[in-house]
Amino acid sequence: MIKELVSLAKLQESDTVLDLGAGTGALAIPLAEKAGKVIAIENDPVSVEKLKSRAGEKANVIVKQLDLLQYQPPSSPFCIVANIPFSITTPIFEKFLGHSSFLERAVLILEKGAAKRFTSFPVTNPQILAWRMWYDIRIKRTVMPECFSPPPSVEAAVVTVYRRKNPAIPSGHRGKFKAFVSYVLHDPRQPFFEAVGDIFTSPQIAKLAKALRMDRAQPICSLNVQQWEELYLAMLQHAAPYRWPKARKGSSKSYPRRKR
Ligand SMILES: C[S@@+](CC[C@H](N)C(=O)[O-])C[C@H]1O[C@@H](n2cnc3c(N)ncnc32)[C@H](O)[C@@H]1O
Repeated sequence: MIKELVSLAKLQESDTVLDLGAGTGALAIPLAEKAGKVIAIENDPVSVEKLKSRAGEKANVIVKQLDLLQYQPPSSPFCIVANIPFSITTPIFEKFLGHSSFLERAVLILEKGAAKRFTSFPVTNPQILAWRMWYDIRIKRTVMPECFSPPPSVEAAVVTVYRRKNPAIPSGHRGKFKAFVSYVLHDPRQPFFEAVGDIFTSPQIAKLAKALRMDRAQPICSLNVQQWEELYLAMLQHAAPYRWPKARKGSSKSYPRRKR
């Protein structure tokens, strides 16, 4: 499986690769054979000692003993190949995919349930939708618990993440886009015309439904990535700015909706 992960990452000598939760180096060491630089992050001091001694003279392995959620990612393009700690899967995705980052691609082992939630359609979760606007996330295959030692209690999956080549929305708009989808997707089964009713006028909604090749009564969550791009860009171009949903601090807070 380690060979498979390394090969899926298609690493070259010019690549910097992060191993998040590197343990004693089961992945970090083989990664160092392919990539120019491996940054192995692990917070357990006992594992870090073993990892450092395995890395030995390998000058291209940099071991960092810290909480990976506190790590400041590189400010130039990088990859991730990792068997991540399942308990912090969502915070890891938010840290590396949710903000404007230099992540180019990733090959990850995830808990299978999370892998399914992150890749399924329709997308009803604004946070996952925001990741998928800039990254193509796919399940490669399921990994049975027996493949690990010790075996985890749940099935896992190999997942690939590729930065989308030409996203229509500039990366700097992530915050504004997240505010927009959090507002519009607050009830994912709501008909399109109602979900966007506070942002666009009725004639604009009729035009938009035609441009997006959809029925105005279709649930808002049935939009695909391209339709979300078109809808967001239409808001910037045609909707009055006072109608744009505003970014709020603390993503758990619900977005107040206008009275109808
Ligand atoms: C699933 S194991 C993977 C170990 C190794 N990469 C492998 O494939 O054998 C996850 C590792 O993440 C480490 N870990 C858990 N939470 C962490 C955190 N917040 N920051 C850094 N490492 C963490 C654990 O100590 C453990 O070594």
